[in-house]
Amino acid sequence: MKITFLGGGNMANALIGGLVNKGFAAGDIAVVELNADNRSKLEAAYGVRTFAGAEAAAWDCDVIVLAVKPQSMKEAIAPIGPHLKDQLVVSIAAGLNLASLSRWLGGHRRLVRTMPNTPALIGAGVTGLYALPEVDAAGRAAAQRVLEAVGSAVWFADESQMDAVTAVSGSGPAYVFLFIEALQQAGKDLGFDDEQARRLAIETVLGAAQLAAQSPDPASVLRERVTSKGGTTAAALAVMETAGVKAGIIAGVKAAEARGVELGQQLGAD
Ligand SMILES: NC(=O)C1=CN([C@@H]2O[C@H](COP(=O)(O)OP(=O)(O)OC[C@H]3O[C@@H](n4cnc5c(N)ncnc54)[C@H](O)[C@@H]3O)[C@@H](O)[C@H]2O)C=CC1
Ligand SMILES: O=C(O)[C@@H]1CCC=N1
Repeated sequence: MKITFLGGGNMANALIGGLVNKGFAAGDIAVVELNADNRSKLEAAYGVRTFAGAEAAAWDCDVIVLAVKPQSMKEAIAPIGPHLKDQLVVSIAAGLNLASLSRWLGGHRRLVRTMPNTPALIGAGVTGLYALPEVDAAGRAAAQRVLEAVGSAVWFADESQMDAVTAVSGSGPAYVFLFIEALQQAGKDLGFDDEQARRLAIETVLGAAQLAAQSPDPASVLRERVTSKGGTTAAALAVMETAGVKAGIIAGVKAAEARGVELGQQLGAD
């Protein structure tokens, strides 16, 4: 399988690093990247071939991964159209729907829309995937192989669910980082130094996430087990409930989903 990435920024770096670490041949990976520094870094780090422009040779591949910003996509993919045969095109762009991509690619239908997240940078990502009905089992397996190089993969049957995936897991790391920031800040307010506050906050989140992943019990039961009647956790949770922490998180995720839908409409309007 030969893969060409359009765009060699953060997310492409994570995917390429993951593929090479898993034994995928660097010689079978090419990257079209405008920025010369990014090209040099990719060549030095992974030994992949790079192209400064979208010349014909770049598209001699089985899978094209679209990894430029959603706002740059229409312009960036314009040169691919004449070189498209039966390549599988896998987009990682937020908000951009496949109807727009297909239109911009001259009606191409071997398209997969995916939404990874930034823990992909350390191989701990989770990606949601949706394929058009025209993509066969081999095409789905190829897309899954690329995204599984940086974590786990979850398929969805309806493209409209991808905006919810973006809201939950695509943007999700930001919510967790915000929680870490707050826990750290509270630790400092209570007298810890930076390093003490950082270690206690991060290792608590890591440990709790691992416990939730390994336990057969739901998060609500694990929470109840920490919470002694009349104790310290109950005092904290009562204040957080009054402050609307849980409701705020749920409302925030729904706002992210709505923004995804809106972005898709705006991007597709061109
Ligand atoms: N940052 C995040 O949390 C997530 C981002 N994404 C998606 O991943 C995609 C890439 O995001 P990042 O890697 O964070 O962006 P980035 O800005 O690091 O990388 C984009 C790269 O594309 C290059 N580029 C721009 N126009 C080009 C063109 N016409 N031809 C070739 N190269 C071109 C830029 O030089 C840059 O290196 C975006 O569509 C984003 O929505 C998906 C999931 C999570
Ligand atoms: O904030 C954004 O729009 C992108 C999508 C998921 C993560 N970052």
